[in-house]
Amino acid sequence: MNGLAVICRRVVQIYRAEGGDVVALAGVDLEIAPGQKVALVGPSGSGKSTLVALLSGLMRPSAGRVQVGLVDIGKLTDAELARLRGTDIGVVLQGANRNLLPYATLEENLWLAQRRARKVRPADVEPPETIAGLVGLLGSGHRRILDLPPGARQRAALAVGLAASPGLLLVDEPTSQLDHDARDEVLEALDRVNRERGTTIVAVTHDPMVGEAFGRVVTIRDGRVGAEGRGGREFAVVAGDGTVQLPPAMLESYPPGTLFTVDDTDGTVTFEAER
Ligand SMILES: Nc1ncnc2c1ncn2[C@@H]1O[C@H](COP(=O)(O)OP(=O)(O)OP(=O)(O)O)[C@@H](O)[C@H]1O
Repeated sequence: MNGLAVICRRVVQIYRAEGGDVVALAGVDLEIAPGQKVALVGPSGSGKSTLVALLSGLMRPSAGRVQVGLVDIGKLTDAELARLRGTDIGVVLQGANRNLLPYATLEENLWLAQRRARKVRPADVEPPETIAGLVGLLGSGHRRILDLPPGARQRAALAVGLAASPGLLLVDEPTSQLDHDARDEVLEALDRVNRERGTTIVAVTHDPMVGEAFGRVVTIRDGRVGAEGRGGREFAVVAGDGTVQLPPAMLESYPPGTLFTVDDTDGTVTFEAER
């Protein structure tokens, strides 16, 4: 299917935990166009996995709106969310093995991953061999997963995520623990999928090479969109409530509570701190 757009508006996610509630997302505003590739980066605990879990329909937001294609994730029933995950949205968890049955062949893994799509929209289901070819594993369909080298196994995991020809592919750390060549092959596979199928791709990553290859890098900081990089340039981002985050390094000089006057002259915005 064609690439799906993603829209997040003031998304809040609160986990109920024994020691007290945890605000994992504190108002995320984000738009991703159909067919775009976006790398999600940010410090540990900033909320990246939570955002991806919401996009994948694993849970509904505590507040705000998460929309994938024309679907409002917050309004779906559990059964509808499950249907979406096996069809329109493909998910590749961190660590290739978590996505794969090791003793089964690649083709069997793909066939299993297509089960739901075969029921819901059989016309869109492609032969496992075609999917394997898309990630550079043409001719490896008969091989057992445990006989594949790590790089090929990671691409097999991508193939499983793509098995139902989703419009949105969510990938957690696609290049971690791979050597240079294997990483390049994974990035090439993602690029091919994106170019040939128009699949929208969102990858959580700590690998700067993924950000570079994707071109759009969204930094999640403290449960919000903290900054964005496009084509190598770094931008601050205005959130839905009008706030803009300062780069963390500036916080030492301008701690919370610092007063600024703000001036906008012909598109040049100047902040002057009150000393
Ligand atoms: N099931 C949960 N119950 C309670 N708190 C949680 C749960 N899952 C995540 N959190 C908390 O929510 C916040 C965001 O976590 P999240 O895993 O989304 O961050 P992350 O950016 O993906 O981190 P990492 O890069 O380490 O995977 C953290 O404070 C985390 O401890």
